[in-house]
Amino acid sequence: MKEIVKVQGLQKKFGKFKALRDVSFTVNAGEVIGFIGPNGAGKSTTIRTLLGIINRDAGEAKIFGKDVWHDSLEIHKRISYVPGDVALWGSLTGGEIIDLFIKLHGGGDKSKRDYLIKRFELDPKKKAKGYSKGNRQKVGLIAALSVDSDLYIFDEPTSGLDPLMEAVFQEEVEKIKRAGKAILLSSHILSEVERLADKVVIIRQGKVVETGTLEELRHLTRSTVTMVTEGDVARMASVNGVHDFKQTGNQATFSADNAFINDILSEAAKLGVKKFESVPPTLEDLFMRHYEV
Ligand SMILES: Nc1ncnc2c1ncn2[C@@H]1O[C@H](COP(=O)(O)OP(=O)(O)OP(=O)(O)O)[C@@H](O)[C@H]1O
Repeated sequence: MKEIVKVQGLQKKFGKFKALRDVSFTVNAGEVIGFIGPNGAGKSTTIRTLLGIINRDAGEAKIFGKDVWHDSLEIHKRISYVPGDVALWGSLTGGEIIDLFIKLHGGGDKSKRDYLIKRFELDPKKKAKGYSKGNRQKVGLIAALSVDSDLYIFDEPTSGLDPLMEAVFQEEVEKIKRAGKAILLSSHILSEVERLADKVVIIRQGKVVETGTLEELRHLTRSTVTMVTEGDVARMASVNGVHDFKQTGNQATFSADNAFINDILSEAAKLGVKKFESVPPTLEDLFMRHYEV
C-alpha cells in the first residue's frame, strides 16, 4: 500500500512543556486513520506539525515522502484540511468563501461543490457572520471535499453538526476512501471513528500508546459475557481469564480475556449452557480502559 503520511518519533516542546513526547504512525492510500485521545493529549499539535504550521523539535514527519516543514508549499497543493472551528470572513457569503477556498487550492469541481452544498443543506447566499457553528463547519467541509486531494486531514470536523449532517459527512468520507484517498480523522465522536476508521491511533500525554485495527485492539481487551447454565454457574468464577464475576440465580456476567476463551468455553460446556452471549468491547470501552489506568 502506498504510504502517504509517515510520522516517526515526533517530539515538540512549548517552553519546558513536552506536548509531543513520542508520536509515530503511518497513513496509507485508501485508509482512514482514527486519531483519538483525551483533551490536551497532542492531537492538534501533531496535526499542526503535519501542516507545517509549527516545527518539531525531533523526529520525522513526511507527507508524500516529503518533509512537512521544508516542502510544505508543495504538500499543501495535494491536501485538504478542516479544523474543529472553521474561521470565516464574516462579510462574505458562505458560497463566496467556498469558492475562495477552492481557488486557493488551485481549483475544484463546481458540480461536486453544488452537490455538497445540497447534501449538507447549506444556504450559500447567507453572510458568514450570520452562520451558526455547525454552518461554519459545513463551509469548511464542502470546500475541503470539493477539491481533489490525495490526503484529507480532519481535526474534530463534525463538532457542532447535528447527527443527520454527521451521517452525511461519514458517507462522503467513505466515498473518498473508496477513491483511494488517505484520511487522518481526529475525533471525540468514537462511534464516528468506529464506523470509518481502518486503524486507530490512541495518543495520551504526547505519546502514542496504541495503534492497530479495531479487531486487533479488541483482541487485547475483554469481552463481556452473559451466560446461563443448568449446573452451578458459580464455578465459572474461578476459571482462568474470568474477571468481575457477578451472579444472579443461574445467570452470570463477567468480563473475559480473549486469550482464555477456550478454557472458559470448555468449563461452560461442562455445566450445560442454556444461554451464552459475548459482546466485544466498543471503541468507547477500549478508550476508557486506556484512560482509567
Ligand atoms: N502554542 C502552544 N503553547 C503552549 N502550549 C501549547 C500550545 N499548543 C498546545 N499546547 C499544549 O500542548 C498540549 C497538547 O495540546 P493539543 O491541542 O495538541 O491537544 P489535543 O489532543 O488536540 O486536545 P483537544 O482534544 O482538547 O483538542 C496541551 O497541554 C496544550 O495546552
